[in-house]
Amino acid sequence: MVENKTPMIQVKDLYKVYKVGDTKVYALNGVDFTIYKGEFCAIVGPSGSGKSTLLNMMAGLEKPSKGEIVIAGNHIEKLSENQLVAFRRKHVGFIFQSYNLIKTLNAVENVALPLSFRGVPKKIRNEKAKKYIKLVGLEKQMNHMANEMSGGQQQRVGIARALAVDPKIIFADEPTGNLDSKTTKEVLSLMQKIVKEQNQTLVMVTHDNYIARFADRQFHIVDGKIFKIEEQHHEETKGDMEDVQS
Ligand SMILES: Nc1ncnc2c1ncn2[C@@H]1O[C@H](COP(=O)(O)OP(=O)(O)OP(=O)(O)O)[C@@H](O)[C@H]1O
Repeated sequence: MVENKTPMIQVKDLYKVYKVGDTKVYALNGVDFTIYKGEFCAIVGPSGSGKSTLLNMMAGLEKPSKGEIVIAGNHIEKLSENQLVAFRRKHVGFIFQSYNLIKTLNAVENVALPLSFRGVPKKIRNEKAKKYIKLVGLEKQMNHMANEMSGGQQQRVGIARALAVDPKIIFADEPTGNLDSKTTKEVLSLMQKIVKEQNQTLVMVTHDNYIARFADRQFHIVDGKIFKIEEQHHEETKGDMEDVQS
C-alpha cells in the first residue's frame, strides 16, 4: 500500500497522565507506532479512550508525560512553545469537525488566510488558494461566502485550507462529524484521493468504525492503549454508507 516506507510520525512508549485531585488518569498508557509518508491513518476508539490526547501530542499542542514523538526526524517533545508554533506552521495542517471557517470571507479568502499569516504575497496566495479550491471540486463556489455553502462544501474548503500550506502532515479530528452519510462518504473519498495524489500523510481521529475504514490503517485505542492495528483494502469501503452515523 505504501511503497516507499519513509517514517513520518514515530510514537515511542508514550504516556500522558493527568492528575485529577488525588487520582491519576492515564489518558495514554504506553503507545507505540509508526506512521509512514503517504499514509491515511485513523485513530479509532470510544469516547474517553485517549484519541484527542494522542492527536494533541502528535500535533505538539500538549506535552507528553513520558515517551518520544519523532516527526520527520524532529523530536517534538523536546521543543519549546515557540519552536512548536513554528513547527506547526511549517509542517502541520488541521481539519476540524466544525470547519472553523470565517463566515464573512469567501471560499478563496478562507483558504488564503493561513498563507497570509505566513507572509505570502496576495497574488501568490490567491493563486494557490484557487488551485486547492479546484482540487476539492469547488470551482463554481469560489466566491461564495462560507455561510452560503452546505456543510459538505464548507468541509471541502476546510480541507483546501489545510492543504494550502503544503503541510507534511494533516490532522483531522472527526472531520465528518457534522455531515450526513452521503456527504461523509464524498468527503472521506476526497481525503483518500488527495492523500494519494499528493503523497501527504493524514491522521484522522474518529469514534466511528465505518468511517475509520476509509483509512489505509486503523489504530484501535481503548483506555490509552493501541490494542489492534488493522489494514484496509479500499475496495471494501466503496459500498453504501447506510450504517454511518454522522
Ligand atoms: N485535561 C484533562 N484533565 C484530566 N483528565 C483528562 C484531561 N483531558 C483528558 N482527560 C481524560 O483522559 C482520558 C482520554 O481523554 P480524550 O479526550 O483523549 O478521549 P477521546 O477518546 O478523545 O474522547 P472523545 O471521543 O469523547 O473526545 C479521559 O478519561 C479523559 O477524561
